Parts: sequence; C-alpha cells; structure tokens
Amino acid sequence: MDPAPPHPQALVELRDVTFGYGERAVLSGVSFAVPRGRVTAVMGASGGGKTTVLRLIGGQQRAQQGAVLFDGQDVGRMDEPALYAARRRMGMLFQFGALFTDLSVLDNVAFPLREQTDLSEELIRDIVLMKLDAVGLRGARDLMPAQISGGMARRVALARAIAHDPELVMYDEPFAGLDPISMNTAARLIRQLNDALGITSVVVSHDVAETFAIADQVVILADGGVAASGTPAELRASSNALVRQFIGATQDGPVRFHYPGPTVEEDFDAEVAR
Ligand SMILES: Nc1ncnc2c1ncn2[C@@H]1O[C@H](COP(=O)(O)OP(=O)(O)OP(=O)(O)O)[C@@H](O)[C@H]1O
Repeated sequence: MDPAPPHPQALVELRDVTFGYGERAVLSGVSFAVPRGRVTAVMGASGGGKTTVLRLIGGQQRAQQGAVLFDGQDVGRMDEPALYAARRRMGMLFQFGALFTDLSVLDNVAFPLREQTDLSEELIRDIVLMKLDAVGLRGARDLMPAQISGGMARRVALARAIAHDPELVMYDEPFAGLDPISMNTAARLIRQLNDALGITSVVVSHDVAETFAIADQVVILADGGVAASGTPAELRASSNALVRQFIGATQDGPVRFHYPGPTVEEDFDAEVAR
C-alpha cells in the first residue's frame, strides 16, 4: 500500500512515531501535524519527550518506527546532503541558546551567515541589522553579551536563529529563566516574528500562560503519546482530567511526578536488607 500523501497544510508531520533511547521508550505511536504559518506548542510533563520531538524534526535523532515528514520528505530517511539542506530551512533556539561571550551582539548574529554562506560582509551586516531590528536590538549591536540582560541575550539568540531566513523555527523552552516581563516580551516576539516573517513555529514549553497566549494549537504529550491536542481555547474548555491537571499545574492527577525507577519500597527495603 502506498503511504498516504503528506498533509497539504503541514510543514511538519509526525506519523505514528516511535522512539526510545536504548531501553528507554520515549515516544510510542505519536502523530500530529504542524500547519504552515502557525505556532504549534508541544507541552507535557518533564521527560515526556518534547525535546526529543524537536531532535527528530531536526534529524539529530531518527524515528525507530513511523515517519517525520518535513515538507513531505521523511527526515529519518534523508542522506546527509538532503538532511543538511533541510536543516538550512530550519532555525533552532535551544534552551538558553548560548551566545559566544567574546563576540559582539552583531558578530553573534552574523556567525552562522559567515559560516554557512558566501555573502559579502556588507550584505551580512545589512541582514544582521534587519534581524536585530526585528527583535528590537539594532541599537545594541556593538554590546558584548556580558553587557546585556538575560532577556536581551535570548532575543539576540533568536535573531541568530532567524538570520538565514528559516521556514521553520523551533524553540526549546524559550521562556526558561526569564522574569515575567522578559517572558512576555519573548512570547510576543515569537508570535510577531512568526506572522511578520511568514514562518512556522514549534515551541516546546512548560509555561502554560505564555504558551497558550501565543499558540494556534497545542499538543500535550503524556505517557509516550499525544494525550490531547487542540487550540488553547479548546484545551481550556476540556474536561479531560489530564488536560485539567496540566492547565491547573497541580501535582495530583494522571501525569506521574516521579521519573520511572524502582519503587520506594524496593529502594528502601534494599537499604534495610543490606
Ligand atoms: N541522549 C539521551 N540519552 C538517553 N536518554 C535520554 C537522552 N535524551 C533524553 N533522554 C531521556 O528521554 C526522555 C525524554 O527526554 P526529553 O528531553 O525529550 O524530554 P522533555 O519532555 O523535553 O523533558 P523536559 O521538559 O524535562 O526538558 C527523558 O526520560 C530523558 O531522560
């Protein structure tokens, strides 16, 4: 049987994806589509496989079963040149996207362009200033990372992630460690850049308020699968216990708090028996 054609509006599609690190199963039969031009949030309990989803999309890991389609092509089956070509169409902003401390703001954003393109210095400078303008930091171009705040550093990292005009930008915990005002700025910026630049965004986050405020759709991962998905409004109205637990951020509910391992009894009996 021929595989089903790619979802027409999806830039990324996970189809029945199963993945584990060695013995540790992380994702099992995960399917969802990331529509073009939209902000999709991937949420769920810690250790639920959110970052792993980003790695599968970026081809840093390959699905053991199922397919991860990027613009209709299975990332897991790409050879190296195809994978590099696909990655050039993606921007990634990983947790605390570190800046090079010995390079100015301008040189940080210019770095991937100097590494990956043959563009003239003049053109690179114009592109960098445009990207810095988009994140409100054109005036900070000559500052060093030590001279800017954490929130500004995150925006510089964002400018760097969009320097090469990616079609897809993936954010891993973009709000982690930010104060509420910077968090709000970062969230609005993700939305604005998505809409102004016509990109597609995937945001992995724990932060329900900020993420629900900017996402078009939210996918909640739990127990290796998609526990729920929908618009923020649909999820807020959901009577599903897991969704309610997640939105209310209560510890009691279907999502387990403990990283899987031996039971308390097993561990402590073992201690006593020694
Ligand atoms: N390189 C690796 N080798 C082995 N196990 C890993 C590796 N990376 C992640 N894991 C395990 O896979 C599971 C999923 O990890 P992942 O980072 O995708 O979760 P997450 O949902 O992003 O978690 P968090 O919200 O805490 O960042 C975790 O149990 C983690 O310990």
